[in-house]
Amino acid sequence: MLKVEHLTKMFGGLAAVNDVSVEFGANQINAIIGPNGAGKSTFFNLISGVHQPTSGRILLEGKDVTTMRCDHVAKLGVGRTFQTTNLFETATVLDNLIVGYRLRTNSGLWDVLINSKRLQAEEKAAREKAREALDFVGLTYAENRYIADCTQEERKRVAFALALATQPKIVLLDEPAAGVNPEETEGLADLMKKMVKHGLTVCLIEHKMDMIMGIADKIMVLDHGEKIAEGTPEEVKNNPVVIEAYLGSDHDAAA
Ligand SMILES: Nc1ncnc2c1ncn2[C@@H]1O[C@H](COP(=O)(O)OP(=O)(O)OP(=O)(O)O)[C@@H](O)[C@H]1O
Repeated sequence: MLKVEHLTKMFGGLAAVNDVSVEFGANQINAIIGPNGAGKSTFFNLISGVHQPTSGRILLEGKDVTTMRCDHVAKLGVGRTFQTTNLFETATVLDNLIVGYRLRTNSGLWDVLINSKRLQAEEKAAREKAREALDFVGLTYAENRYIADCTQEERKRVAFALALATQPKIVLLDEPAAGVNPEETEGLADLMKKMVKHGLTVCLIEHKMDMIMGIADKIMVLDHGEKIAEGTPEEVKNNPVVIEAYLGSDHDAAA
């Protein structure tokens, strides 16, 4: 599904991602873990086209997307959660989603000025799709709630729903369970499993080891920009190099 070959990103003299090769299979939950500063976010930014790699290749279903801009990559099926802090606090859950879905419409200024049939049809479709996404993430009950009044978990679910707006094949989730309690974490894990059941491939960065070990099909471990291990949760858990990387850093692996 997603194949990365010898991917490197230099920031000045620092290799944030250093010669990483990995393959993530379709319809699976893939996790990226590693101590702070390991290069996880940079890796996501490279795959989603936010950053251009210094060298290496990124193949999405066999298609070379290495130098594509993020809007092109999104169109080809790479969705991504936005920081939940990017939500409009004084708008409702549904309106936040409608804005996200409206970005994918074709109407221009002229359509708005004359309130064209195309605009009306697209508005209706955006509303319907937003409601479908809300239903999918289990937030229908909160559609009229202001974001400012939402719990952290509800905000996470809104972010998930927004990531679905591009009709992705693979979704990149950056710390989807950060700041939520254990019970809510379980709910978000179930939602990721549901995404996979519906044909999506999930790739997440997460510090919560219990969650990762429980749901990931495959884990890649980064440290100082390099891939130091990959495998099933069981393989990774027992890998001495991984244990050393965590014990040797100030990162709390059990967080
Ligand atoms: N735009 C940038 N310019 C310069 N250096 C950067 C930039 N983005 C990241 N870095 C550096 O690259 C390294 C990897 O950072 P990155 O944010 O990818 O790590 P991370 O594993 O996501 O960390 P965390 O778990 O703390 O989010 C760090 O040393 C960071 O300071």
